[in-house]
Amino acid sequence: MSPSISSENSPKQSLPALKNLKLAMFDLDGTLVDSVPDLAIAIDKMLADLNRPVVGVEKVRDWVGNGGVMLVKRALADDMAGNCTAELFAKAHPLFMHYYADQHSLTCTYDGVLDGLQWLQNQGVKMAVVTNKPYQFVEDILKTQNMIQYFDFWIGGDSLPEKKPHPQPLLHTMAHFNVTAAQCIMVGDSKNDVGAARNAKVAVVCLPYGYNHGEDIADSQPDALIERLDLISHCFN
Ligand SMILES: O=C(O)COP(=O)(O)O
Ligand SMILES: [Mg+2]
Repeated sequence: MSPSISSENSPKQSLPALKNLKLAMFDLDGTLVDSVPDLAIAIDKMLADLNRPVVGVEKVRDWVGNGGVMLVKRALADDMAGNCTAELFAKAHPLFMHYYADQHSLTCTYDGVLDGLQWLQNQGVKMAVVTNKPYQFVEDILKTQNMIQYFDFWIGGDSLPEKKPHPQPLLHTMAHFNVTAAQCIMVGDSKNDVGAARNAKVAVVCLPYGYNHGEDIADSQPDALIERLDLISHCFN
């Protein structure tokens, strides 16, 4: 079970001083890359195969964030709760995974991302991707978006028993790099990132342009909010 997310009530915490920052953990979908057009195509192909109504990109945008399994369930139910029969899910999920595996061509990197990653690398900060996206898709996207050279490590939503907002993926990544929470930041676009960071006691920086289930990420009170990743240096003045 996921721990409760109390981001709204949690006190903000200071970001580490730049000299103490060892690791930046990045969300992928909605933070580094705009992947929803491709996810929506794969979801709609899956639905069409099952003779169910297609849902389109705007609904998928609101449903992304809790991993591929939840996205498929939400699409089948056509709502955020995602209640569907195990039998229908068992037919649908392999179809989604099959179609999405070949559907990364519309995915693009948000403005400012590569410059922000380069700036952090220049500061000697290690970087990792901590996404709820299925692990098998992560490497290809990092490669095709020309950002794989910035990352020493990545983890998917199905890599561990728990996914964000549970702290486990962050704690696992921090253990890999042998760093403490005070030496890290999480950078994300959704309340799942804020929740995971709070639960791991890591400071969190958010970008407002991604996917947050249709809600304003400012409502989750991240420790810093920047319009584009190339403004990340402003968080450390
Ligand atoms: O695939 C998802 O559900 C979201 O992935 P993210 O954690 O990179 O936003
Ligand atoms: Mg995201």
